[in-house]
Amino acid sequence: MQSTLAADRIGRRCGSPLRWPVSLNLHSRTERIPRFINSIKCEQAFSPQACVSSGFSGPSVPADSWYASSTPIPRHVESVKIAMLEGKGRGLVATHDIALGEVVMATPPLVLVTSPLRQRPSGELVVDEILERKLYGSTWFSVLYDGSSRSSKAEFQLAPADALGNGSHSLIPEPVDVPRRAQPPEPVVVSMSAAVKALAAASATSPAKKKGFLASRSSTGRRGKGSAAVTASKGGQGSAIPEALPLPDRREQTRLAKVVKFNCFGDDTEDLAACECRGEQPRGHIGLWPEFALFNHSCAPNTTNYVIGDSMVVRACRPIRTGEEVTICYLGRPQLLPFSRRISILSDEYGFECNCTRCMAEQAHFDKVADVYLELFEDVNEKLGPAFLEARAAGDLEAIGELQREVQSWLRRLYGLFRKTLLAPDVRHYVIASLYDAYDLLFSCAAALGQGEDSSSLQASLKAIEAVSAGSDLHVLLAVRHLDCTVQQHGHDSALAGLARQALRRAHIARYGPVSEELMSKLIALNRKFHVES
Ligand SMILES: C[S@@+](CC[C@H](N)C(=O)[O-])C[C@H]1O[C@@H](n2cnc3c(N)ncnc32)[C@H](O)[C@@H]1O
Repeated sequence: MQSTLAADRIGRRCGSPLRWPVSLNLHSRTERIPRFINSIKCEQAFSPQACVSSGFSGPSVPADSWYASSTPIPRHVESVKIAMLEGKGRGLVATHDIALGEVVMATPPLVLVTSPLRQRPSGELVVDEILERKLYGSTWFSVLYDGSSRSSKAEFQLAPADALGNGSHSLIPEPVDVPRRAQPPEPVVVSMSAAVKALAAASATSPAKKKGFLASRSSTGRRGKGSAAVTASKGGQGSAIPEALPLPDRREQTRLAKVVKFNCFGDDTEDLAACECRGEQPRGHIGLWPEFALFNHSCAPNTTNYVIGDSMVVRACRPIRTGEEVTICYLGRPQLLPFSRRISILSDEYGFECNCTRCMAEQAHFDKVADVYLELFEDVNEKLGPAFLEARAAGDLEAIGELQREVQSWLRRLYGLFRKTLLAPDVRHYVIASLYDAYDLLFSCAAALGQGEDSSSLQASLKAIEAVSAGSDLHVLLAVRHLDCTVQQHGHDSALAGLARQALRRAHIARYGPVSEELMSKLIALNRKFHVES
């Protein structure tokens, strides 16, 4: 899942360092990230009031309180229900019309491993915690996807929030004949430094023949000295360890590893502005949020997601109709690669052929832009990008100027093709998003040369990112830079600055929900501080 699922892809979504300047990150992804759309309609997106009142029939989910000091995040799953979807197994569809920025899901983790900022813990630590805490006793492990088509056919429903109270999650299997405990253990949170110490201590004393995720465990399945410091979740719940539950056999262990591979989500950071508002230290993390794991993927999803507190929060990044599938993106930073690369990653890591709206559109129109599309991508990645790094390290401004002109010339050719082939605006946005590396390189060249922002490239990339990844951290920071650049070039009261302000509000509503004016200003200022000024 968004930077979820396949252990290695986990967390690539948002904070993965870019090859050149690091001027930008992609939304995390989180990564995981599902979606296919067009730009969000201004009128719908613009008014927080409209967001709140349009079609939200579920319990009212307040926006501001979630960004107040360490407020617990209430579980919310009523906006979606499980459906069987052709070629995808189970998925989640909207139970009512959902407005931009509205919470689609907020769900606590079954297990969460945290780490210092900019580090993403390994998926193995999740497996280890599941074994240590005997979380494999949870019903979730009998219904989550494990790579087999059989596992994606288990039918169940999400239990309504009011049936469980805050901080819990559960499911109602149908039929109710699952031979495991119906209630999962409480979520656990463990800090990576403690978990890594425990792994190191245990592997130093473990018999060499033990392999795989049991390698760090003693023969009783319990860790010895140096055991990870599992803490109660922020909701204040401890974690019960059912002592009677036997360790899983080898076949069950293999299945458990697969469930973690396909269903975990990780990232190297939480949302910096949200953490600041909540008075929390941002962390790297990896975890299993079982209800969140039911979202399918799209390369242009209709939601964005990230961790607040310990909960996974999913918000609509464009309006979603009743019955429409709700998606996230599994890819992280690779979401901004050409369709052929995305398709191959998803096939290798998740075992499915992506046929989302964006992949279909890029493929259908590929012949119109093929001359430039892949050539530009390869040139940027194999030649121009590395040359930029070398020139910057050598302080060779002349070489950087040459590279800048070369990228600009490529982009002129691309726009020429757009005009000649009358490519529809949504397809242009998809193509530009898939060539984001070229824009990033252009921004880096300008920064290295001490030039101001290139407003037309900034605007083109902002629109493209809004089309494929609205509400991502990249969307938010491009919107901040675009407004600042527009104000500088056209003045604070210009019409263009007004439009840039609307775009900035849309980005923040998609990410944080329909918050008050006061909180919106605070979040914008924090995002400017964390992502632009620094
Ligand atoms: C985390 S699970 C998502 C929920 C899953 N469909 C289920 O039934 O539990 C990830 C798996 O769902 C399937 N999947 C997700 N997105 C898909 C898509 N866009 N097309 C086809 N299969 C998809 C793939 O098998 C993938 O490995």
